[in-house]
Amino acid sequence: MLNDLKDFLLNDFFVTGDPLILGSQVAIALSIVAIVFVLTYFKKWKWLWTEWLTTVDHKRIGIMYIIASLLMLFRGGVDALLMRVQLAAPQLEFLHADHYNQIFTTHGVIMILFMAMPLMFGLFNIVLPLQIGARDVAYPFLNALSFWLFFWGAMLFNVSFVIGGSPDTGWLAYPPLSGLQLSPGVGQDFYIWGIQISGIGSLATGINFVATILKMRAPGMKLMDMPMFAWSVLASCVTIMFAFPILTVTLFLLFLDRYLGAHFFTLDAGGNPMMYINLIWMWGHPEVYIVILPAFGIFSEVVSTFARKKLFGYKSMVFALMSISVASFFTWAHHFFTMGSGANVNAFFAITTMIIAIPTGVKVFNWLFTMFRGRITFSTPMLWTIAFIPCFVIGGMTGVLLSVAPADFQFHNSYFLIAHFHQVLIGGVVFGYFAGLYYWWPKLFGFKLHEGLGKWAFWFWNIGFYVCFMPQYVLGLMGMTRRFNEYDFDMGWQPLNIVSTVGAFLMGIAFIFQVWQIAHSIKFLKKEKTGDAWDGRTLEWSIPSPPPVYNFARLPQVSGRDPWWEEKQRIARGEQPSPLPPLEPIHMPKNSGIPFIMSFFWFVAGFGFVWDWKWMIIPGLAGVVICMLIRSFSYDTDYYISVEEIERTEAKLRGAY
Ligand code: HEA
Ligand code: HEM
Ligand SMILES: [Cu+2]
Repeated sequence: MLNDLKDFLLNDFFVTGDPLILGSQVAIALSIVAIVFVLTYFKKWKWLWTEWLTTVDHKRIGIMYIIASLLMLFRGGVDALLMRVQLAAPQLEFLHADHYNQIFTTHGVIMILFMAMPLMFGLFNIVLPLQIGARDVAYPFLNALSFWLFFWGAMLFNVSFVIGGSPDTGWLAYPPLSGLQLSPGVGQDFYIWGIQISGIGSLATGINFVATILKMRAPGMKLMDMPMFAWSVLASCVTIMFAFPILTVTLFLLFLDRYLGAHFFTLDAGGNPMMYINLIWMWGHPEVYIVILPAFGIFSEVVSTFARKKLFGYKSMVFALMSISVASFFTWAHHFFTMGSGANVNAFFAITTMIIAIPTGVKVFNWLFTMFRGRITFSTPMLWTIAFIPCFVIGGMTGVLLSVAPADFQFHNSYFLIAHFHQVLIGGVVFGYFAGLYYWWPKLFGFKLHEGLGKWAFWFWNIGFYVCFMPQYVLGLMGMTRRFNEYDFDMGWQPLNIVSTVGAFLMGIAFIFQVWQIAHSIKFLKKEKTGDAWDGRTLEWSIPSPPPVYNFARLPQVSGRDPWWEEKQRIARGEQPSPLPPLEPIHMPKNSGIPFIMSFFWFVAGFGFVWDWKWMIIPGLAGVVICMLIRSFSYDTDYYISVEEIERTEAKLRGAY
C-alpha cells in the first residue's frame, strides 16, 4: 500500500527527472517560501485579504490582472528562449522531443490565454469605466469572480509543470492526438480544466463590459461620443460573447471523450476529429481579433493625444472595428485549407479572409492622417504606436499571402506561418498593450515610468523582434516546419536560426530593461501631480491620479467627443468652467471574499477531475454551490459614501496638487 503510494507519487504525481525542470521547480518553491515569509514577517496577510483578494474595485482588479499577465509573460518568454536555444544548432541535445512538445504547447497557451487576455482585461478594467465616466463596471461582484476564475484556471494550468506533467499537443490540442488513447497522461486534462475555468471568467468579463458600455455611460454620452478605446472594448467583448461559448462546449466535448469514453472526436464509433478542428477554430480565429481590436483602440487614443489632434475618421474607425468583429466569424477555415474541404469552400474562406484587410487598412490610414501635420511628441506610448504601424502592416500582409488558399499548401505549418502570427501578435498585440500600459500607468499609480529606460526597452524589443522573426519567413520558404525540435545540418537552416535566436535574446534583454524601469521609477518616485499626465482628451484625465475609490465625485455631464479636451479649450479661451452640480452620497458595492473562495473551489474540483478523484471533485463542486447559495442570500452587499466623506477625500486629493 505504502509502496503503491510512493510509486504513484514518484512516477505519476510529481514531475521528476530532467535537471532543467528540477531547477525551475526549486526556483518556484523558493519563491513561494519567500513570498509567504515576507507576508508573515511584515504582517501583511490581513492587508492582502481585505485590500486585494476581496476587492471589487475595478482599478484594483485591473492591477491584479496586469501583475498576473506580466508574470505569465515572463514564463512564456522563458519557454520561448528555451525553444530558440534548442533550434540554434542542428541536432542539439538540449530539449528532447517530448520536452519540446510540452514547451511550445505551454508557451502558446500561456502567451495567448494567460498573458494577452489578462493584460487586455487589466486595461479594460482600469480604463473603461474611467473613460465613460462611470463609478465601476455594471457587475462589480461578477468582475471579481471573473478575475479569480482566470487566476485559479491559470494556476491549474501552470501546476501541471510540477504535478502530473505539462500538456504537449499544441496550443489547440487537436484530437485524435489529444484523445485518451494517444495522450493518456494528465497533462491534457490540466489543459482542459485550466482553460475551461479561466474561459468562463473571460466570457463573464465580456458580458460585463458590454453591459457597462451600454448602461453605465456618463449622462449625455452618446455611443457615437465614446472614446475609440471604448468602442474597441465593445467590439472585442461582443466577439467574446459569441466566441467563448464555442470554446466552452468544445472543451466540454473533449472532456466527455476523455473522461466518459464518448466518441465526439474519435475516428471510430461515429465521431470525427474534423468536427473539433472546425469548432476550435470557430473560437480560435475570433480569439486573435479579440486580442488585437483593443490594441487598435489604444493606438487611436495615443495617436490623437500625442499628435494633439482629433482622431481622423471617427465614424469609419467605429465601422471598421465592428465589421472586423463580425467578419472574424466567417474566416475560421483558413486555418485548414490543406485538410480537404475542397476548392469551393477554400475559395469562400480565402475571400472572407482577404476582406478583413480592408477595414484594417482603413484604420492604418486613419492613424496616419491623424498624425499628419500634428505636433507630435515622441514619448514612450507614442513610440510604441509608431513602431507598431510598419510591423503590423508587414505581418498583416503576410497574413493575406497565407489566405491565398493554393499558396497556403506551401506555407501551412511552416516557419512562414510562425513569423506571420508572431508579427501580428508581438508587433500588434504586445506593442499595443505596452503603449496602453505606458500611457495609462500614471493614471493608475500616480507617477510616470522612467522614459530613458523605457526607450532602451523599446529599441531592444523592436530590433530584437525583426532580428528574430524576419529570418523565419525565409526559413519557412526554405521548408523549415513548425513544431520540430531538431533538423538536419544538410538543410542549411542553421545560420538563419542562429540569427533568430540572437533576436529572441535581445527581446529577453528588453524585458529586463522593463523590469528595471519599473523598479527604478518606483524607487525615485516622481509624483505626477496634475492627474492629466499627457494633456489628455478623455474623461479619465479629468480626475486625480490614482483616482479615489468612487472615481468621479460628480458624474460628468458630456456633450460631444473628447469632453475633457473641450473643457480645457473652453477654459483656455477664458470661458467659465462648466458649473458643478451639488455632491450626493455615492452608492458603492461592498468587498466580498466569495469570488476568491468560489474560484478556489473550482480549482479543487478541476484538480479532482484531472486525477479522477471523486473525493476531491465532490467537495470542490459542493463548495462552489455553497458559495452561490451564500451569495444569493446575502443582502448586505452595498453601502453609501457620505457627502462629508467625499468632500474630505476630494480636499485631500486636490490639496495634494
Ligand atoms: C493578433 C493576431 C492575428 C491577427 C491580427 C491576424 C491577422 C490576419 N491573419 Fe493570422 N494568424 C494568427 C494571428 C493573427 N492573424 C495566428 C495565431 C495564426 C496561427 C495559429 C496556428 O496555426 O497556431 C494565424 C494564421 C493565419 C492563417 C492560417 C495559415 C495556415 O495555417 O496555413 C491565415 C490564412 O489565411 C491568416 C491570415 C490572416 C489575415 C489575412 C489577417 C488580416 O487580419 C490582416 C489584415 C491587415 C493587413 C493586410 C495590413 C494593413 C492593411 C493595409 C495597409 C491595407 C492594404 C492591404 C491590402 C489591400 C492587402 N492567419
Ligand atoms: C518574445 C518573443 C517570442 C519568441 C522568441 C517566441 C518563439 C516561439 C517559438 C520558438 C515557437 C515554437 C515554434 C515551433 O517549433 O513550432 C512559438 C510558438 C508559438 N508562439 Fe511564440 N514566441 C514569442 C512570443 C509570443 C507571443 C507574445 C505570443 C502570443 C501573444 C506567442 C504565441 C505563440 C503561439 C500561439 C505559438 C504556437 C504554439 C503551438 O505550435 O502550439 N509567442 N513561439
Ligand atoms: Cu485565423
